[in-house]
Amino acid sequence: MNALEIKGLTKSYGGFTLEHINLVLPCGCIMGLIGENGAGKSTTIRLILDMIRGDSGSITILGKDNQDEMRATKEDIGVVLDEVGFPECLTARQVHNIMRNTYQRWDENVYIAYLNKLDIPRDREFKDFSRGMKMKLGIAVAMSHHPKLLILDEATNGLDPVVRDEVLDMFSEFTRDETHAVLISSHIVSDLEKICDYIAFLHKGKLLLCEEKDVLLEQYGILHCTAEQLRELNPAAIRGKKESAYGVEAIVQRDAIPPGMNISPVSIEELFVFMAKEAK
Ligand SMILES: Nc1ncnc2c1ncn2[C@@H]1O[C@H](COP(=O)(O)OP(=O)(O)OP(=O)(O)O)[C@@H](O)[C@H]1O
Repeated sequence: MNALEIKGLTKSYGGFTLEHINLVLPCGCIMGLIGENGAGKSTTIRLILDMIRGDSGSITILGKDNQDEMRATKEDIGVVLDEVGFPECLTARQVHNIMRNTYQRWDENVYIAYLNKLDIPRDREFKDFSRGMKMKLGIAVAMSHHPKLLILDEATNGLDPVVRDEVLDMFSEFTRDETHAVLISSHIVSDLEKICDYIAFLHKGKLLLCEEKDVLLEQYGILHCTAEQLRELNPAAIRGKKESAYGVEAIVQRDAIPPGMNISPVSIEELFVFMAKEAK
């Protein structure tokens, strides 16, 4: 079963269009959504959550249309948006009292375990939380009602490296259950490279690619050559390039490059930066 299916999704604002997005996130997997500022990541997430309406296309969450059946689907989704907002005067303990009346499957024991694991104070008011503490509370709440799909928009923002590592492990652990899945957007591409099975690149409202991470890392490499050598290659094999006084670095499709040329492995971050620059 697919956790998420997006078909032909389009949404226009004044000067921006999210254009005909198609993607599929299978259960048991984590998909990382990467894109520069203003690429359309949050817009995509808001459309998935039916917080805004698209101009055309369809979104299916765990087999259900996101507009017709969102009420029922909400129980199955854990959400953390870039700004975690709880009433200022509430403590983590009081948040529990609200959430147990909000979610049918709210699990106090799971919530307390996350409060302990993430070192979240129980009796301090939300207004006195640091940004990182707010994110941690948001994550604990999102994961404590036995969701099947986690949707995380910049949810690791503001977390220190140690906590981030711990939280990423929690997301990986979550998808060990083959009925679970995670969609996560982040500017910390190395985090996504660490945990994601699929990578989706958004650039200026267009989906440049959506592919299994391992396939991308296997398929592409960085070619080190001269400008003349690059000109002799099939242009379709070149996904981006950077020239310097020392020569050219180009992201290439490995299988379209003659043997013997100098190709080194590429990271997901390099792949995105090169491709985004090429697609200007
Ligand atoms: N309510 C709105 N009205 C008009 N334009 C909007 C609205 N919401 C978003 N946009 C525009 O849509 C574009 C995409 O914004 P979005 O927030 O989806 O980007 P993003 O990829 O999440 O960026 P960032 O990484 O900076 O958070 C931007 O140009 C933004 O100005």
